Amino acid sequence: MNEASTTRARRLLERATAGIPERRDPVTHVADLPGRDAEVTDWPSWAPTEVVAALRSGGIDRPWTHQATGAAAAWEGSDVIVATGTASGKSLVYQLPVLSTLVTDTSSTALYLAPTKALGADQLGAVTALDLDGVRAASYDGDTPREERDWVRKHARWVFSNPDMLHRGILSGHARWAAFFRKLRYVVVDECHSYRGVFGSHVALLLRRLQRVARHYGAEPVFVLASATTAEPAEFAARLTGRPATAITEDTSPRGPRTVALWEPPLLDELTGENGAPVRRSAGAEAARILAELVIEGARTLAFVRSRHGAELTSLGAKRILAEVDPALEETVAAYRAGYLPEERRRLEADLMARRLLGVATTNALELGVDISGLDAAVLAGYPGTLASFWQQSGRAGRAGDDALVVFVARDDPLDTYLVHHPEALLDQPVETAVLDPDNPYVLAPQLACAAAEVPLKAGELQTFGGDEARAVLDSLVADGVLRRRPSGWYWTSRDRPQFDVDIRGSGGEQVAVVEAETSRLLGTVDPSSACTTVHPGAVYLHQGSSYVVDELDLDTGLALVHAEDPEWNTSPREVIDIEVLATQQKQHFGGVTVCLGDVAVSSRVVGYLRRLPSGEVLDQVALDLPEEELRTRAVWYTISDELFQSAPPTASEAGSDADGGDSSEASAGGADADGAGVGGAVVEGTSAGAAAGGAVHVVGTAAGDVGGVVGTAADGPAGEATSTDAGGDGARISASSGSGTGGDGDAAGRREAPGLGSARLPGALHAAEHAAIGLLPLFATCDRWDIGGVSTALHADTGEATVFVHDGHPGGAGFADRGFAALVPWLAATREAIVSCECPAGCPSCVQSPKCGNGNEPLDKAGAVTVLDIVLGALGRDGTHGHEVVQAADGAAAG
Ligand SMILES: Nc1ncnc2c1ncn2[C@@H]1O[C@H](COP(=O)(O)OP(=O)(O)OP(=O)(O)O)[C@@H](O)[C@H]1O
Repeated sequence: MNEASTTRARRLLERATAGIPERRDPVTHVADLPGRDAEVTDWPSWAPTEVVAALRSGGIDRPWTHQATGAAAAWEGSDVIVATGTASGKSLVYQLPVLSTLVTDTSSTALYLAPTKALGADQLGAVTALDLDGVRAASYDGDTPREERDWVRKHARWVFSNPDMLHRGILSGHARWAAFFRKLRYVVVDECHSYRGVFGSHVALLLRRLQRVARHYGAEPVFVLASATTAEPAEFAARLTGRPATAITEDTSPRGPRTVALWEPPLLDELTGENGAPVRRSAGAEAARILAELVIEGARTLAFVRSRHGAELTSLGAKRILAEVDPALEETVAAYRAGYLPEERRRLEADLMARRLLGVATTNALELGVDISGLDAAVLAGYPGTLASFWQQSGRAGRAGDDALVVFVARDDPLDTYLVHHPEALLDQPVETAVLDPDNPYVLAPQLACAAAEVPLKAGELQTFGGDEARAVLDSLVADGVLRRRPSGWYWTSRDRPQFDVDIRGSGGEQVAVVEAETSRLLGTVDPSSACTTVHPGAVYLHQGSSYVVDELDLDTGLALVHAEDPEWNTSPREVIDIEVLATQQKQHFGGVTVCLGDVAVSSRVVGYLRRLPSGEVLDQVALDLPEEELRTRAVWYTISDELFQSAPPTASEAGSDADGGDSSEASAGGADADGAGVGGAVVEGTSAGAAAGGAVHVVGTAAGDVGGVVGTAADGPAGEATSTDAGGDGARISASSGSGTGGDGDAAGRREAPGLGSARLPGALHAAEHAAIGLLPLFATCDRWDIGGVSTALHADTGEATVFVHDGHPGGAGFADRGFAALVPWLAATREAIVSCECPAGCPSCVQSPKCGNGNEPLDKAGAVTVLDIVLGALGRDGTHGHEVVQAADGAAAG
């Protein structure tokens, strides 16, 4: 390690913490990561001289060893995935074989795919700048003018596009691309780690469709995939393309040493949040301050902020601080985000590289692909969601021979809290592999329809599409009249192209348009699955700072009509929710704890909304009559038996007081108050897809745009009639009573008497454990907390026990619940740790409060959550008491 330069990064850190009293020191950990020298090699003999000359004049004197190895494998015809760090020269790994081929075989073609248009444009720019004769690189995306598209189809040899355009614009009309496909030699899939979840599943099947169409024209292109560092890259590539690939993981590019500091903003004395919870300084405000301090030191710094608005605010915050120190410095800070014009972004990039700018606050727009590196510092305001992104963003700082500082600032969120207190989870873990599930029937069905419409499907091809699963899906497509089965294969029956109706980004069908009735102006669109919660009649809808009220929602035509109005209240919908276990595929017994993985149906119906003043006071409740919506998806759940609650070891309550900081009476009182006497709780969390869920029958309140969970009475059977109950200070709450089955939950809940966790506290304890578990799952499955939802209930009709569900937010699931099941012990252990690491007395956003809980985060029992998790982890950890069943239950069979 370079002592002198490490001192420089440490000096920058000292500057950032200057003036903060020691007792409020926000730095929880500092690590020094060593640097590395480059390993270079000669240009391969197969590379044509003009290609080498062009690359040399572009600044690459000789390839780094891993670049040469990857390029050679692709040149020799192997699929390759290069999964190395930020700015490790991944582009050369595909540029070298592709350009060499295009130059030597003048009829050959290549396709480049990027997850975003901006990245595609950047990479096209880099290739065009090489100015090689005859390469004819051109983009074909949504921005390509109609009149140019014809030229691209006929003449371009290297087409730069994206999965959306490949799906709708290229494969759907492949006959017009026949000449291009016939000679297709390479397909480049850049930043392929971003293909995860439902989008990733679609892209995986799309790439199989691409291979079929190429094969139809006699071509077998080689795939070159570029990824941020990821665990198991070869396996991931195989899942994404369906073919084996050589993985290049050894990074031989040079890298300077880095100092990484983990930073937890202090709790504010003067402010309290929801339910009086303590509030921390926001990560964005903290990042603005750190950015300003580093700019004063002359350090070129990028601050990554999660939202576009946040990037603007952080830049403004830093400017404001700098204006007081030295007005000249104010001009050296700017914001950067997608949505700026390309020229504007190019100018900002150039200004940063030329030191005209010193500090830039950015969204992840500067994470992918953009050629910015060698900065002095990177500030990450909030965990970017995956370790791959964490390293990608922090990799923008540091260059060979010089050291750099990386500061990770935790947001008010359980995952961030966990990470700043567990540096090993951030700094010593292999990067996670992206989760995707190409066998998801909800993805397979539309993809197979598209494939059959492109070229009739033959039985021999089914293996690439998942074998038996594909056959079952095809059978149902035939039964529905979508496809026709003939001896030679499966045929698309209609004249229309299915591609236009298949949304590969997984937003769930046609968007609902939000239109201002008077002017017919389109204000925006809303996911169909969240339309009932966000644009129901009477909802206050915010659009770019202006307020509108919804007059009418027509789900059939996909239209919400609004008028401009800025009432003094906001609205929060109330939903009746039901979650039903459809099939249990995996079930493990650990004493009184049972852990399951399976299929669930989450049904929800918005039954009304509350009008609330900013103070929280509820004006009234308005009833609504909207249709029920159902989400069939995957869930992982655990149940705890009554006996276990009764016989739980004393460690549970000890741990409770540990978390509670000796203030357990407050937490306990909060739980009891919130729950009301004798009411067993079922609490639900929503997902971005609008799929909130509840155990049996519940009520969910959501703020506009958010979906969340509320307490209700768990009951069996279908949703009964909604009735209003007084929730004591929390405004109206609706509960629905059972139509049939095990009867009301109050009695059942009343039976539960855990040590230190009476029946009144149980719902709040389960609810808090569920919130924190949702917050921590992204550490184990590459998802966002908005991709998943949850339900907790003191008694679930299907399991007959206290149950916590965490479910995927997309139809058919995206693999997240499966990941949670596979990593249950570390996941729940991390969840417990996140709760106890937070010093707040009774729950705050850093531990058990959820940003999307529509019930105002009540009831929540922080200490109780630790008790619940101790009971579960204790049972899971005890040897010899567990049994494992793989249950292939038929649909409709309930678990438990
Ligand atoms: N062998 C080399 N020698 C010197 N510079 C190189 C070499 N290979 C690539 N570079 C330079 O390194 C920078 C990063 O390269 P590139 O953008 O290909 O990296 P990357 O791994 O794709 O980055 P990202 O992580 O942003 O996707 C570019 O400026 C490029 O010109």
